Amino acid sequence: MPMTVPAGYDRTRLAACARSIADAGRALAAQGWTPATSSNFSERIDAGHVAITISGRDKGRLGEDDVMVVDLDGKAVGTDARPSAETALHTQIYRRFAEAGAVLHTHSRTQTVASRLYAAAGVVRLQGWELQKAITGYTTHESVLELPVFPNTQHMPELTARVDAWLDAGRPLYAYLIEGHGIYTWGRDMAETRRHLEALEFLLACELDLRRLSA
Ligand SMILES: CSCCC(=O)C(=O)COP(=O)(O)O
Ligand SMILES: [Zn+2]
Repeated sequence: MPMTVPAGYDRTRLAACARSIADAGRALAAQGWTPATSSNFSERIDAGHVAITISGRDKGRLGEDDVMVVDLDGKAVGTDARPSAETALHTQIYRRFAEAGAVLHTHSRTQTVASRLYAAAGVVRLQGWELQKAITGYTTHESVLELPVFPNTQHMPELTARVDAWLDAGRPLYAYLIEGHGIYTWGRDMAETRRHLEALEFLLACELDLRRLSA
């Protein structure tokens, strides 16, 4: 079924967003990163609106009718459907990063285990890995890529306040983990965001292997 197109919106543009979200969902689910309806995805439509997954849908089998429009306050536009329970985290990223064009959130085992292991430290410090260069802005393996780990909560304003505090302290942010939960990352478009997610998954797996092997 096609998605609800709010009045004044370009159906072709919305359909393209829904397709790239569904394609990402299929690929990420095939990797086992979106178990049991977890995860959520979005893509910017224009300066004030994003296409985002409807809450509770199977993210590996998304169609056009599993995606809806919200404004940057997370308010549904032109539909009664309920956007992702974590919409506030997406809209915060679009508000804080003008260049962000897509956001992906997944729950892989690697991301989830790493988020528990590094929760006490509050950060994963990635350094010395060539694949750090897959993150836009990183040109060498030598610089430190900090991935904060925020405590999990069902109360989105608490989480967004922690993200705001990190950014307001002037610390670079490319992605973050939520303890016992998963990862959020973004990029200028869906292709870049998928590359960031894949690189971060690989880097976290390397860190876990290193800890396991040097224990
Ligand atoms: C079943 S996973 C719990 C909720 C969650 O963390 C998630 O990523 C999916 O929530 P949504 O409302 O976007 O389906
Ligand atoms: Zn989640």
